[in-house]
Amino acid sequence: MTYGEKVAVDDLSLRVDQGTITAVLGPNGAGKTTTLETCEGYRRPQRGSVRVLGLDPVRDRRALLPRIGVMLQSGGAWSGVRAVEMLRHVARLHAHPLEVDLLVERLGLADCGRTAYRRLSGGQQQRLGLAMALVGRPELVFVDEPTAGLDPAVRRTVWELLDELRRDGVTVVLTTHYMDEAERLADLVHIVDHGSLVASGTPTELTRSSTVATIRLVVTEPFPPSAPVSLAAELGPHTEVRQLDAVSLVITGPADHTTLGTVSRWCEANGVLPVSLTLGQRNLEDVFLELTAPAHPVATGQDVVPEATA
Ligand SMILES: Nc1ncnc2c1ncn2[C@@H]1O[C@H](COP(=O)(O)OP(=O)(O)OP(=O)(O)O)[C@@H](O)[C@H]1O
Repeated sequence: MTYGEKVAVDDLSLRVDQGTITAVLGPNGAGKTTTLETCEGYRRPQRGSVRVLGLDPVRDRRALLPRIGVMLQSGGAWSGVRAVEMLRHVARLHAHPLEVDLLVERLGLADCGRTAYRRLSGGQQQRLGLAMALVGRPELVFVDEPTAGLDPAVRRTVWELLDELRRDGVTVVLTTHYMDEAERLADLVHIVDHGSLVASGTPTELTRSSTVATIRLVVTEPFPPSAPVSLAAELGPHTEVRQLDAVSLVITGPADHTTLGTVSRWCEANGVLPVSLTLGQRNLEDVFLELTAPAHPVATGQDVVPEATA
């Protein structure tokens, strides 16, 4: 898919199994929304083909619409319409809708049910968007960043709802920037970058590694600029050091006492006081950052530490 000269999605091939939750992950601009919109029939692919429930999303749109639910990243309702009116309207378009009042209760929309869409808070608009996607009892739902901007309690409610849908045999395709959400919910994860697929697998497959661990070091004062390179030099060639922010580093390397001991000694030698030093297996966020263009420099033990100048 291209927008003028811009290639948004290129040679992306992925499959979604019925009754599962599939997460499509990727950095901003990676092509996730374009991919979903192509599956939803809003965009016609310039090359390749898309089949959704065996149908062509553009040509067979009429047949497909009653069977799928779509939650857009934003919008989807008229600005002046009251929240519950909008939901009732969508429900009437379907043959066997869910009970609107139950859905309103479940998603905490009762208090703002009479509020015009444009006056709803961002989180309330999100919840209404999700309710509109689900009210028709779809076989397949596409949810674009379903919990972006939601408070932690509502996020959990949404997770429970998506879990229940899967238990009922509904297929869910979601995009998210929350790696914990993907790890918690998804049967299968596809990581997309620059419009192409860079990895696919279950969260366990993607994070599995018995010998490689992640050590997170958080300190009291900002690190000096040379910290990643200097620490990587101490740790040796099989280790990577990535600075996450001014006071945190992530070290990927052998899960053993030597690595931990070296980090601890480096802190002492460099006058750095740790707030926390934790060892854990790699999580999906670590894998995501490794696979997609790193926002922060990565140092390895092979990098040379610049000599200090007086
Ligand atoms: N209507 C459009 N016109 C021109 N370029 C577009 C349009 N929509 C998307 N793009 C471009 O296509 C690329 C992919 O965008 P897309 O919205 O699919 O990414 P995304 O992975 O969903 O990003 P985000 O996580 O920020 O929502 C981006 O470079 C974006 O700037």
